[in-house]
Amino acid sequence: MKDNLRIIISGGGTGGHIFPAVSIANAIKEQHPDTEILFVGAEGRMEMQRVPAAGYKIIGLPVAGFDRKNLLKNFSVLIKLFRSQLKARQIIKEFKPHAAVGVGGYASGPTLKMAGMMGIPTLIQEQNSYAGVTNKLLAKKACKICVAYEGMERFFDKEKIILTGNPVRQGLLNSSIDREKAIQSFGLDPQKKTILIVGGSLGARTINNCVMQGLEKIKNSGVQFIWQTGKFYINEAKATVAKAGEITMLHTTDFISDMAAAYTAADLVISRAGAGSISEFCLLQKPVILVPSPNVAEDHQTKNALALVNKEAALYVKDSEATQKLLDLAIATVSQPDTLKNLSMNIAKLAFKDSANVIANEVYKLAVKYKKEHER
Ligand SMILES: CC(=O)N[C@H]1[C@@H](OP(=O)(O)OP(=O)(O)OC[C@H]2O[C@@H](n3ccc(=O)[nH]c3=O)[C@H](O)[C@@H]2O)O[C@H](CO)[C@@H](O)[C@@H]1O
Repeated sequence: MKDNLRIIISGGGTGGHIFPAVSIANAIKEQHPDTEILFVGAEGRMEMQRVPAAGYKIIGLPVAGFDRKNLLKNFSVLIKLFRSQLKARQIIKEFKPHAAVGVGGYASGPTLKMAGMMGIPTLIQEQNSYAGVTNKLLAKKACKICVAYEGMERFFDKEKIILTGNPVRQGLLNSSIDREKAIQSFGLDPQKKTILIVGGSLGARTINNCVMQGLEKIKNSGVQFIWQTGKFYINEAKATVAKAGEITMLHTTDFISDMAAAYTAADLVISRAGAGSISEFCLLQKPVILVPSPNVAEDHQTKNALALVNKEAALYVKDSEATQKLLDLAIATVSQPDTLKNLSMNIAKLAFKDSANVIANEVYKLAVKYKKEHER
């Protein structure tokens, strides 16, 4: 342990923060296999399952988010934050990292704050075109800030910014599954056109409503669908489908573990406009209809989406218009090969190909420098 480089990676809450973190960890391990990596997440959140599933150790902090509607509840949030900082300090003292990476989400706040206070170099990765609160607070002490969109100097010190794009899980890029096998893995028919419906890592109420209200349309479309509902909506979704009778062309699931298969199967994708999902569509050249969530800070998903729509690299349906328009547009588009081809060509131009490796390299440089200066 003594000679190896040690890196802490912290953050999570949703897939949009967790999967870039895993991808950075994989790239560090690939470049420098002896490096030790420890994740720090938030107790009870998605990272506590997904990170060990990716093969990494994670420790949870008792951190929670501020409740903007019920201010009284925030007293306990402050106590949790304080306890999280103490725990983060203890973790850093024991693990002795040479660098710390923050990917946004609750846990990265206390962890990177403590790392910065203890003199450990920090790097933050901002996935969106609008900076999150945690990252804005952490930016002052950060050595490097890796971003995915231009114009981020309105939030961060220009000197620290590196335009890297969002890291995408290596398994998505290296997958060798073919279309037929991919479609069969969802119990569907390789002869049919396939639309993948995803609502980000947690699912999307509006998109789910469109499907539940459009089951008759789906039955008569001649197209088949892979529908990810998110874990909060799966029971309602399954009950609604059961009531409508057997629909063989619809595969319903709460979460898709093998996104490589889902993307390979799909001729067209319907999705929220989370930054991580968008990076995947660009790299995999997927024709997509984006329905940005209106419930995120500063409407950042609409900004994420418009960056593509303005370059004719994606179709766009407003959340408020989705119920009337979404399914009809998707069913019509999936049968227009020229439209699909143009969308695919245009979205491919926006891909950042080597994001995880570039970020891993920056983290490595920070860690090596710190090690040289502190361990003689
Ligand atoms: C509601 C909310 O706060 N959304 C934010 C969250 O989105 P969210 O967590 O939905 O994240 P993204 O859309 O960025 O990424 C979703 C990730 O989950 C994966 N996936 C999705 C579904 C599934 O069944 N299986 C699976 O593996 C996708 O392949 C992708 O890697 O973080 C993003 C990145 O900071 C933000 O841009 C979003 O605005």
